[in-house]
Amino acid sequence: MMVVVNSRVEATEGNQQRVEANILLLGAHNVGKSALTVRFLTRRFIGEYGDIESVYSRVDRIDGQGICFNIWDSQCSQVGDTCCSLSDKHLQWADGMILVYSICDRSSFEVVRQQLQQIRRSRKPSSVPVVIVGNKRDLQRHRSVSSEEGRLLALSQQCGFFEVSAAEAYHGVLLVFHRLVDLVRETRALRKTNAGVRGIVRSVSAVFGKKRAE
Ligand SMILES: Nc1nc2c(ncn2[C@@H]2O[C@H](COP(=O)(O)OP(=O)(O)OP(=O)(O)O)[C@@H](O)[C@H]2O)c(=O)[nH]1
Repeated sequence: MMVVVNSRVEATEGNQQRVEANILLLGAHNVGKSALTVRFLTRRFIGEYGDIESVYSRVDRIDGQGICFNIWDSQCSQVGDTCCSLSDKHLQWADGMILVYSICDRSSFEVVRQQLQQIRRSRKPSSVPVVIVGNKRDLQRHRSVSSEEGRLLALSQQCGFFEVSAAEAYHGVLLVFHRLVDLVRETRALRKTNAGVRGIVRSVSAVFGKKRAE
């Protein structure tokens, strides 16, 4: 099912609000972005995936709340070791991002590093939650990126981190998406609090400003 969703509106479901979360998958070619997306959407691993860039939706219930995941499985426009550049469209759309590399492909890890820099340059450091995923964990004998390297990169950039195998298991993939939605919800709550505090500061300044002027 292909649905392009631009809205961030929180729809109501019965008398409860349903949260919309726009999740963008990024990373080099062939790292398993589509495999992770299809695993999450259907619980299945089908092996070969087409090259259609789409936004897919799935509704889950987490802690009693309906969450609509809108997932954009992006296509890297350049083949090779070069960084796949992010468009403004990607950045504006996303509430959270999953940066994927293959644990057997060091150049794909470098792409994640470069994409992180692009994200951090374009938006305030904490404004968009990111989870880094080392995929193809089943291919241990071909590993060229250690778990520690992945974890350290994530720690240094305040990102979540998981190593998974889209080919072998559903549960790890589910945890990735659920963790990212938790981070999206935390970020939104923080923004609301900050906006509230800014509003109070503005009101107080306005009152005192007036008094001083009288
Ligand atoms: N062994 C193994 N193979 C995987 C895994 N995930 C994906 N693959 C394989 O890796 C290849 C690429 O997977 P895709 O999901 O198409 O990768 P992609 O990142 O979407 O690739 P692009 O669309 O080119 O950007 C396919 O042959 C998949 O079957 C995994 O966890 N383990």
